[in-house]
Amino acid sequence: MREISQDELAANCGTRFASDERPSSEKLWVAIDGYVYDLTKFEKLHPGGKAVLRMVGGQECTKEFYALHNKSVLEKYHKRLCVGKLKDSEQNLTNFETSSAMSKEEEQESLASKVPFAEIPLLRPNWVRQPWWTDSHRDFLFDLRKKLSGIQEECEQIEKQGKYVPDELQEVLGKEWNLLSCLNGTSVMPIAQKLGLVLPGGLQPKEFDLFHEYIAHAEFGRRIPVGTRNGLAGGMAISLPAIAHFAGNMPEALREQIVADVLSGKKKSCLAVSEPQAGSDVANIITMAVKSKCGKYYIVNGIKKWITGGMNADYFVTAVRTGPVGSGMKGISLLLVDKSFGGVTLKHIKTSDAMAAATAWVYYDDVHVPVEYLMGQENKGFRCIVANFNHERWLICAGVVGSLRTILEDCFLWATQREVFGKALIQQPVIRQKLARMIGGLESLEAYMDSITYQMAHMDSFTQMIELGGPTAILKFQVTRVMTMISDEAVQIFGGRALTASGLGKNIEQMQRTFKFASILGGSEEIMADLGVRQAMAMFPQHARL
Ligand code: HEM
Repeated sequence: MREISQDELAANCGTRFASDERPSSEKLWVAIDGYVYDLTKFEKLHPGGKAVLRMVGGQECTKEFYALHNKSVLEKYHKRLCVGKLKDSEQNLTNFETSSAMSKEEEQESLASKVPFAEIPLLRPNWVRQPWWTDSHRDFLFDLRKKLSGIQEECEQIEKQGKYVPDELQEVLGKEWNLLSCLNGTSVMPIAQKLGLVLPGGLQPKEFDLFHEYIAHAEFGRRIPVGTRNGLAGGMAISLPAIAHFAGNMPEALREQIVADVLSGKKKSCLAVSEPQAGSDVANIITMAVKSKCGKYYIVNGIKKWITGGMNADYFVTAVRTGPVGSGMKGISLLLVDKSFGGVTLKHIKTSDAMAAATAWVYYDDVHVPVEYLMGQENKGFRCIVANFNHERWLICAGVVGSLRTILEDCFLWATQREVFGKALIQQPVIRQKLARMIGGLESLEAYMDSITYQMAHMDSFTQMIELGGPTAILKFQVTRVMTMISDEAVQIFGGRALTASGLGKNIEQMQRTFKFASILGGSEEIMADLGVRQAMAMFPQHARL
């Protein structure tokens, strides 16, 4: 790359405040981060206008640039606009090399954030590795991060433009990357192994553990906006593990085909439990399933509401009442409803995240479901729902914890580069207090996540149901409480930019607009707190005294 002297830079200062009819020989160059950019043609296209660029023509303007843009802007335009390196610059050169020219270690290094607390302990250079992490988790994480950064912009556009997730993107995540397998977790891995899939980082499905799954949800939460995330994987990740695990009444080949079709992104599945009058109160659902006279079908009638991914789904894991009215949790069964059975109608629900989440009303009118599509045993579906809920709540937490790392990273960067009243924001004690609350909250969530994940990974499923329902509910309660605090603090740090859907504050804007989803979906915050304490009460030693 050509070296450009300070004098040559200064000579290409454009004509400040001149009219559009400047002679074409005049160049408008600026230096940012040690590189020189030719903005002569770009000034007409610059979203911030020409005047600001002309004011810094011929000058080093790194500080001015980062007060108004984030580094992804430079990453995007570097190749197009860069004309050389500034000689004797004091700036550290950002590495804009393409990943194909780097070694594996260099590439991983370039993908890891250096901002304090922006990464999990596994990626902190001088931290001792905790015993559950291995190199395979690291390779998995970086490969996934690289893949997701390749579709991040597309996902942001989908979210902004109010579209459903296109089938092609679903198939990229499924067929090309096998990421849908990772988001569905350990229960689909035996089928993924049979299909010969290889997971990100070259991982074999049989080597995949819950900590890989944790990384998958956290990285997804870090990169992909929440509505698109829910549309791509939200409905599926909470329904497909249940299909893989509980749909044992149907022929094995059929169950495996259904799972394989969803893993490849060809078909989609969702979980249909909540109803207009019974949101978190699952024991009181009223969608009815009655056996047909011939005994071959359940005939389903009822309505489901807030079904994530429902608009695009082919399969609906549906909670139904098979016991008498008023039978509570003892009269509930789970059915796998294939839309092609007929009688299923969908209507879109406009939510405050995005159209991309494809949230639906689902109407069942005399849907004939073959009896082999019963998941688990008749009237014992509540157990399956509870077991599935623990996984659902845990994965919601993993996604939130990942997204909070991005928020903390943005806040730290912004507080350091933003100058007001003559000094950087971070020089103000009040801002450092906010960062301390955010860091403390997030680090303790990470430790809680690790603890529950470790137990889930090593306990048998029956013990998990007894032991972990309460702690997982409290985890979700705590995650969404900390999220509420972090969203609030981040908005105060970013000011007006936190209310602006594009530019430097776009991640904060998205968080403050959508953070309530995690507090409601999968069981509301109050229900989580209550469940956690009630479960602890159930285990309370009878004669314990203070
Ligand atoms: C390589 C050089 C530059 C490129 C590629 C560039 C690109 C952009 C882009 C894409 C935006 C839209 C907002 C965003 O996505 O963040 C923007 C906004 C803006 N830019 Fe630049 N820019 C450059 C240099 C500069 C410089 C040197 C200044 C002034 C010192 C400047 C001032 C602004 C302003 C005032 C806005 C509007 C900010 C807002 O909406 O809050 N830009 N620029």
